[in-house]
Amino acid sequence: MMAIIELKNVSKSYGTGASQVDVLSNINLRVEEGEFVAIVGFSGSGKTTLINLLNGLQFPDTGEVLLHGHPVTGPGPDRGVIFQNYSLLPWLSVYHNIKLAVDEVFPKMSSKEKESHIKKYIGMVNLTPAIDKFPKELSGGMRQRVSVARALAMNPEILLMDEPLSALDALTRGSLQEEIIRIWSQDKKTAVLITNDVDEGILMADRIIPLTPGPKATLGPEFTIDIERPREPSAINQNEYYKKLRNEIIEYLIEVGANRKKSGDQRYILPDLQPVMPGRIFPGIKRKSEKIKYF
Ligand SMILES: Nc1ncnc2c1ncn2[C@@H]1O[C@H](COP(=O)(O)OP(=O)(O)OP(=O)(O)O)[C@@H](O)[C@H]1O
Repeated sequence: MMAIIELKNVSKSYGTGASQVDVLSNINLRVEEGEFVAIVGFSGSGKTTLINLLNGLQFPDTGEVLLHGHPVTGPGPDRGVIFQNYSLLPWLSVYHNIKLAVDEVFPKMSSKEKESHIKKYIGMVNLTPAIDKFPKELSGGMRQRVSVARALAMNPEILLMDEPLSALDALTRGSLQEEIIRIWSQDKKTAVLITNDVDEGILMADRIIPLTPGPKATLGPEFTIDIERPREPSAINQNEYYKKLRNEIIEYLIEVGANRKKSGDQRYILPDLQPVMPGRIFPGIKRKSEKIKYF
């Protein structure tokens, strides 16, 4: 079977000469249609670079990024991206923020159809009561819901998520994780989630693949998440298989982190690892610069 996404020996560096940073090296990845893959990595290891390569905002120096067997040449409506920042236009309501993206992807849809399409996705993320509100009137979690609804309303075949929930509090994060999973399984999408949270990966994904610390970050061994869906966070916590899997992943991350630390490259100081609940592999919030991108 042909993979929907395939990365073959992908490497990516920034800069030249003495200031060259080799961010990703020899990345190989196959994602099948309908799969949910989580990539768990350290801060600064190249996670966003990897998502940008999939989205077509950046291109590999060596190797290939293929979609349905064809090289990615740029962003497209077949890939919806959910960013960590909410990228909403402050002067537009929830409805109109989503409409703007829908207008771009479905120019031929009738106004009536468009309205019900937009309302359907607003309903899916439980924002119907806030439909006419402006971003400044919404909490961080609600804003992120708008950006989830916007990505989904564009009906992309592939959902690319770059730490979409890491700036949210635990409760909001939990409910959005559930919503994303519900919609992913309902609409049969393919999903790639970049996260720093091992538990989030185990709850949501079919496979977890670690990205080793940079420079020259590469993908580590994959971990298959053989836990039946729907997955209940509280039930998973009691599950022995889950505990074992979680320990294995965290131990792997600690090991690659420690090895990198020994190499003494001070430019890449690693975060503190916390092999205790919750399974995030580094604390802290980082907001990327505000910019509007739909796909
Ligand atoms: N345009 C660029 N020019 C030069 N260096 C860059 C550029 N973009 C990223 N880098 C560097 O490449 C490395 C990886 O960056 P990237 O944003 O992909 O990592 P990340 O894992 O997403 O980081 P974070 O977890 O902090 O969001 C970092 O060292 C960063 O400073």
